[in-house]
Amino acid sequence: MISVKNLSHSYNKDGKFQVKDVSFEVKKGEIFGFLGPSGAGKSTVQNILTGLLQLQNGEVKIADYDVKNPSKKRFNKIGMSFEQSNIYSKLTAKENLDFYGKLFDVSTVDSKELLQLVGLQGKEDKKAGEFSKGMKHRLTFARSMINNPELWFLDEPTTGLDPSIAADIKNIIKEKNDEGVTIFLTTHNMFIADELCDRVAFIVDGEIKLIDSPENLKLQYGEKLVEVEYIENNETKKETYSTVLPEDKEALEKVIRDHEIQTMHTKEATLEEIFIKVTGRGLV
Ligand SMILES: Nc1ncnc2c1ncn2[C@@H]1O[C@H](COP(=O)(O)OP(=O)(O)OP(=O)(O)O)[C@@H](O)[C@H]1O
Repeated sequence: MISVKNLSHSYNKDGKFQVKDVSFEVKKGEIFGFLGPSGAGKSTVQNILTGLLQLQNGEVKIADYDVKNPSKKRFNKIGMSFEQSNIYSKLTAKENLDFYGKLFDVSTVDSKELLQLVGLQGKEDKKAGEFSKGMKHRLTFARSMINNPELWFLDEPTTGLDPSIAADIKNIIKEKNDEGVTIFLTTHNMFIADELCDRVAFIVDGEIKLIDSPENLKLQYGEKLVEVEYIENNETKKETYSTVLPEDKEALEKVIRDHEIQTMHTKEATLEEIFIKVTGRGLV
């Protein structure tokens, strides 16, 4: 659904590249996470993919269209929900969606239905300019679904939303993906990425450092640890042991043999810990 080969970009065309020789593919029906800290180059790549920024070097194919030969029809297949997306302040929520819907050559989803889906029912006739940041975010998210996109670009889809709305948005993303929609998700939120993505790319300083599924990454990079709570001298003690290191395995066996065990859990490395391990960088 997306094919990117040797993509590079220099904003000032001064020999300094903000995106450096990036290559990756996104399969149909996949949720692909593009993860990296601020300034890593996520938006630059996303903007080239969606046609907001002109391609300088490399090959990019989106939903069977070559980005070098843009066709208006391509937009019928694509949905975009970006933080900086403009919505019209003087139009109501419904008018915003109806206006946007008219830009497509394909049949569109009823605006009221979309507003209900994102929890904006009852707000149809309120001016978007009077919306809170979270409400504007939901309106942009709803708008990005209006053409039933095959390929959906989502930029930080749950950032700044209260937890229950964020959970609703996550469910909508999962449902759309179950219906076959391919999703390119840009974020620096590892929990969202872990929960939603089939595969993730780690991007730092304009370079992709690694692409894999969260499961494989945890298997490959995650330390296998067991956390044990046990009673010693009438006190509860807590220790963490590696299940790989021989001395830890021995110590764990001894604790189990000699003490009353209260709790015992395996501990998995988080995607964030793996990101730091692989790239040597945090996500902020
Ligand atoms: N219009 C521009 N002109 C010059 N440099 C730019 C421009 N836009 C971005 N950059 C630089 O390109 C690099 C990558 O920026 P980009 O916005 O793609 O990062 P990002 O990973 O999306 O960050 P964030 O998570 O903060 O949005 C940064 O060093 C940034 O300063």
